Amino acid sequence: MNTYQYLLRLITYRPFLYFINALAWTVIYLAPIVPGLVTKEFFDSLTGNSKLGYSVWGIIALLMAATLGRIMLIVVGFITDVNFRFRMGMLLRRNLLEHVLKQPGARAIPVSPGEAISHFRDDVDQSEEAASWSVDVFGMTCFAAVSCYILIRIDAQMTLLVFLPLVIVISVAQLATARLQKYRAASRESTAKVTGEISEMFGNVQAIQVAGAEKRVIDRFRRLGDTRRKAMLKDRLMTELLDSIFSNSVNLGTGLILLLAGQKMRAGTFTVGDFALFVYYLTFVTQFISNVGKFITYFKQMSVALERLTFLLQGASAKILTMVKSLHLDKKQKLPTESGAGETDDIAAVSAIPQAAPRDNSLQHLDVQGLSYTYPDTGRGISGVQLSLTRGSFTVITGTIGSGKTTLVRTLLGLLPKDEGTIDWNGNPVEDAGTFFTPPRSAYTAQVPRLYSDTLRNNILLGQAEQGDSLQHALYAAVMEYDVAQLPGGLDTVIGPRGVKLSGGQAQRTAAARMLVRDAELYVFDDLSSALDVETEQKLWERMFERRGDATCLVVSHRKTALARADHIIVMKDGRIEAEGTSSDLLQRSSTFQELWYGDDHATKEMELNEPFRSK
Ligand SMILES: Nc1ncnc2c1ncn2[C@@H]1O[C@H](COP(=O)(O)OP(=O)(O)OP(=O)(O)O)[C@@H](O)[C@H]1O
Repeated sequence: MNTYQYLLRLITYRPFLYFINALAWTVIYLAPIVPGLVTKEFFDSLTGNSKLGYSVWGIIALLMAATLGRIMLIVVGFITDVNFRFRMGMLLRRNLLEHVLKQPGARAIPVSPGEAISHFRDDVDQSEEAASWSVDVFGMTCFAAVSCYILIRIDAQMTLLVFLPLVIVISVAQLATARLQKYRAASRESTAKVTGEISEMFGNVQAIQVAGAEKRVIDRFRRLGDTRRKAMLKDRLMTELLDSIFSNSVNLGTGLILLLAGQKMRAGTFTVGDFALFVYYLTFVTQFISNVGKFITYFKQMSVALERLTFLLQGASAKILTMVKSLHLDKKQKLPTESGAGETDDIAAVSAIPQAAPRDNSLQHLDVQGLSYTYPDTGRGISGVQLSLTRGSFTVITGTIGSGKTTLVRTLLGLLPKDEGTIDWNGNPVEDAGTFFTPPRSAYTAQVPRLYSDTLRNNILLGQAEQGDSLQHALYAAVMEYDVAQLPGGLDTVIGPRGVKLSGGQAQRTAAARMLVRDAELYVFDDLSSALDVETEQKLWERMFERRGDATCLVVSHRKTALARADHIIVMKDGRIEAEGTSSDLLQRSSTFQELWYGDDHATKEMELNEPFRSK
């Protein structure tokens, strides 16, 4: 989609609103024709050249009525413009957000969150600006045509001599906007980098302090700030320079009129009223030329915005941006929640996303064949992974650091888009893993739990309706009951970035409770216990085993507590399955597994090899 098509699609999103807006602004831009003619009449009546014969007071009343009429029109124009702009902006943001939310979770945005926010804010604003200005350009062109016709009829030579040099000066200045465009893109880019840096800095305060990297981080921030300052300065300087050329061109034109009108007035071919009309229209005609230039600039900036927004779509068609979808602006139309009641908070809104997961198709066996995914930027990932899970089994994926464990579970769950391979649920192929593997089919706890600034209860439920003791059971299974009792407000304590900070282990168990409160056929844990002490981890697995019934578990772990309970273990190395079997099998034949199991503890190796394996 090119910029013209983009602009057209935005305009035709609400054609009626656009038409009303264009009509309102065309009338607003045409309106000065009237006071111009009235002003001419006023001066002509003072010098006795008036052809209409209105009294001075009559003319003043006309002038005021015309001004009042224009003010009222401008109010209407702003209402239609704001309405049109906001609807366009909301459509773009809505479509972008929907696309981002539908992307495989682990690759939702190709930039940092700060940069993505700047795309959502600035690039959408830029697109709105250009579409909104197209209305002004049309209105102003109508004004220029009518006013030029009137002026040419009064004095064609004068019209040409005054306006032609002005058109040339302003058009040349306008050509310089190509440079402005370059400076604007650079300043946008540098602002996005600074915003991104701030968000990363705030998100990593602890890591920065622990590494003693404050000075380096500030130095880097200063360098980015410096680059932004230079880019912004160039942008500002160029903008002001062009603005001053445009605004001074009115004075230049008035001077030209004064020079030429003197002689003509002496000869009696040009009245004072004609002079007043020329000066009056001059401002508007000059504005027209510079505003056409402004529109061209906005249009060019719109193409940069389109490019940046398309980048955020990661290869999807840019048409997605302008697809006509409901905005849900009607206040009465509340989003349905699971409980059926209309809710307004964000988390409730999340639960309103349809959960396409009927209960009837309970998991009997899950089969994965030739699953592959390669990260485009590193060329690493997983390749040709094959695995089978049967109902009620407990499978552990283990392997060295960076061997592809997380990538495997994410690709299986559709959080990363598989390159190759098939996934069958009870023998039926899973087409879209991302939407298929959701509760109640499957629930997942990521390696790094994400908590929101909200109550512990809402963090666990995430909009799901509380049913009976489900929350208490999930808390108990996740070994959270002691922690909840310690929190000042219990389950209603606000946690997350703007609340009480939880320890790594507490955050992991909160994430586990979030998963367990959703009854699922398949539970997937990615290194759930990495921040837990052995005793808590032991309890967690015991309670999990008590609770899960015949639910199937797929667990990424290298901890003995989990490995010892596994029915089946998959050992990953360099993105492939290196070995698989039970722990006793693997201890005999897989050197990678032996290393993982024993670590450096060679003393215990002999002892454990000779001891029968502890039963579950
Ligand atoms: N977002 C990413 N972009 C590019 N490469 C990545 C990304 N995430 C992981 N990788 C690479 O893919 C490989 C597998 O990573 P993965 O996180 O799946 O390993 P892992 O076995 O889960 O590691 P760990 O035990 O540290 O959690 C690694 O070599 C890693 O460098």
